Amino acid sequence: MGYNDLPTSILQSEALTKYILETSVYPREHEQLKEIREATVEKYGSVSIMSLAPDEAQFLSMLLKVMNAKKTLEIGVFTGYSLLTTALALPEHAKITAIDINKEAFEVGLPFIRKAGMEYKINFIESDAMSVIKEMLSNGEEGFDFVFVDADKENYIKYHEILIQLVKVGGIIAYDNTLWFGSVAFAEGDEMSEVLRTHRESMLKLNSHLVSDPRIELSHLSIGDGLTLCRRLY
Ligand SMILES: C[S@@+](CC[C@H](N)C(=O)[O-])C[C@H]1O[C@@H](n2cnc3c(N)ncnc32)[C@H](O)[C@@H]1O
Repeated sequence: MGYNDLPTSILQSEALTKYILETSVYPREHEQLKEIREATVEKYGSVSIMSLAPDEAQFLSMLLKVMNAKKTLEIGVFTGYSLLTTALALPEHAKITAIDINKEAFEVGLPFIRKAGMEYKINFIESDAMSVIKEMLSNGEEGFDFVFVDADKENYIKYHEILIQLVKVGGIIAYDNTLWFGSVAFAEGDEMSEVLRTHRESMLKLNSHLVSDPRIELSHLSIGDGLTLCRRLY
């Protein structure tokens, strides 16, 4: 069992996912987001489920605007669906630092980011995210309004300890895939593929860690593949 066998949504009904996307999301989707989505499917096939879910993107776009976010950080870019979503939502002089260990997938989406006129807001760093954020911390960087984490699931707890210092008080760290295809609610003995079981473990640990962290206010949303918003309190 690989990515081909994973469900496309945590919703019980594929028809309901389709309904939400076709009724409320795709008719409003920015042309270049649609183009990134299509180019991703063409290039990566079933692995394209790695991209941010379009309904979740619609939600994040509104959240970023309501927050009036101007300085954001993204860990895990892939072909840039979440990155372009963020860039389109932020005001003119905003800046996004985007980190991915692999530039190849980013280059698939880059022509569409350029076409949308959003490249100027983005500082893409090809690197392992941990070393970059550790360096940011030691350089005294801080004050991020919003951080989106969608990369190596097994390191989210370690990221959290650094990101909580990089995000401003009142700012939000958002962790993606925190319901991991619904597997967080499976029983330990249930039959599961390796990819499901490994990241399920990481997500169970992360969810327990976050709920007991007094430095944040928490909201665990059943959108996309599960999204946890952590607002820094102090
Ligand atoms: C699920 S995809 C991100 C999807 C993306 N947010 C989107 O909307 O298309 C995960 C990405 O994390 C990147 N990644 C994995 N481990 C990483 C690490 N240690 N540092 C930086 N990026 C990493 C992968 O290269 C991959 O592009």
